[in-house]
Amino acid sequence: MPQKQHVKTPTSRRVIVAAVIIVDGRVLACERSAPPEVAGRWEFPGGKVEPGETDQVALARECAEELGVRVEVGDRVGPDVPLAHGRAVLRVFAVRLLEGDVPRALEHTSMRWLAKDELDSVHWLPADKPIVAELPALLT
Ligand SMILES: Nc1nc2c([nH]c(=O)n2[C@H]2C[C@H](O)[C@@H](COP(=O)(O)OP(=O)(O)OP(=O)(O)O)O2)c(=O)[nH]1
Repeated sequence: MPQKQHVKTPTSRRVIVAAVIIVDGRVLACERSAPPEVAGRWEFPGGKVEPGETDQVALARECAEELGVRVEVGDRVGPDVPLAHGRAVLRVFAVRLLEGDVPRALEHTSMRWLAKDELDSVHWLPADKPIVAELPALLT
């Protein structure tokens, strides 16, 4: 009788996609409203990639839900940043707003457009630090 094989289920890492949106040399930063542990911390708009979605489709959906805008998703910004003890990664993309669309804080407490010399003026989520470090080169 063949020996029973123990097949280890591959651990899938959840992907959180987020958007660097730059307009007139300023990047959009958003203040989280929930959950309580991270409320008041700042992030790039985005959220979880749902099953069957590409990163790009998920990010466009999140931008519509959170900001009420239509976008074109462009190049990656920074590295994949491990989250939740390696069970998830934060993956950030440069995103362009479609003509005429203006972001509104539909799910965040507030939003700010930060110039290069204002990047340290908000309390970023820890995982965002390596992404923020890439921004001075993009904010000219
Ligand atoms: N959107 C976003 N999430 C971030 C960033 N940095 C960071 O650590 N995170 C973390 C916070 C959360 O634990 C997780 C994103 O979860 P979320 O609650 O925004 O995702 P979601 O919109 O899909 O929410 P839900 O459906 O679970 O309510 O990633 C960032 O810059 N943007």
